[in-house]
Amino acid sequence: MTNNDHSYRDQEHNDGSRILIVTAVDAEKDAVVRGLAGSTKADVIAAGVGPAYAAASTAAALAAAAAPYRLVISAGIGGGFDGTAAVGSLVVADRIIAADLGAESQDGFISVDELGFGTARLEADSAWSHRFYEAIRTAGLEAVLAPILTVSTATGTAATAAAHAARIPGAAAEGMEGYGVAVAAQRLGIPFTELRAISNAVGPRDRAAWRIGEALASLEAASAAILEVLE
Ligand SMILES: O=C(O)c1cccc(C(=O)CC[C@H]2O[C@@H](n3cnc4c(=O)[nH]cnc43)[C@H](O)[C@@H]2O)c1
Repeated sequence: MTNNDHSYRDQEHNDGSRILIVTAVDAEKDAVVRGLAGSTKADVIAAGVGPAYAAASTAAALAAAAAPYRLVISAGIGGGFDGTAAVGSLVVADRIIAADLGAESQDGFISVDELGFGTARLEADSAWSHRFYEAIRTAGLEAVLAPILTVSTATGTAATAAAHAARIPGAAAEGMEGYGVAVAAQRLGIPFTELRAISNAVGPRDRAAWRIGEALASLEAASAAILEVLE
């Protein structure tokens, strides 16, 4: 885990007007921090990869805060679904869905909702998500407002990509942290959303084709764009 000094150092000055942005790795955190250009409106932490680190680190940061955050954003690079979110574009969540949380059966996947164990589908804060989407578009960046999936195993086959797309129509992106961040925020009654900059297509694994630099540049530009909404 790579929590950022900036975040914890500044929490004592949190007067309740700040937001918490949670990335997975330092490269994503650095891109967000560059975009925010020294703004005091956000604390940024790198929580680690996957929903468990994301949830635990978010909960710890929220619990350690001197005053409640007004919003939590899960942010980072992600996979984009074919025809919905191209490499270099951005996806703002309207819903965050734990796509592989459930049970396999001979008849297919059974979600936790169907199993009766709560829900894998969380609504992102509509007002914040719309504001961020508009600000990103106004900045001239390509973006969609759509469901973002959280997976514990990054999709690596056409079959899994097709199964996810069929089960969650309109899904535009997948990452590995959004649902964990969202559950932690929801538990404390804090609004949440997710922002993904697309580095690769969801589908057959081809790590060499990931455009991480391009996605991090988009993440930086989107962070600069949303600054206007925060100030
Ligand atoms: O190698 C690097 O320089 C580097 C820089 C920034 C991020 C990374 C990662 O590998 C981060 C892993 C992170 O990325 C998300 N992600 C990206 N594409 C997908 C995908 O197709 N399916 C699921 N997750 C994806 C994920 O949230 C991971 O935390 C490397």
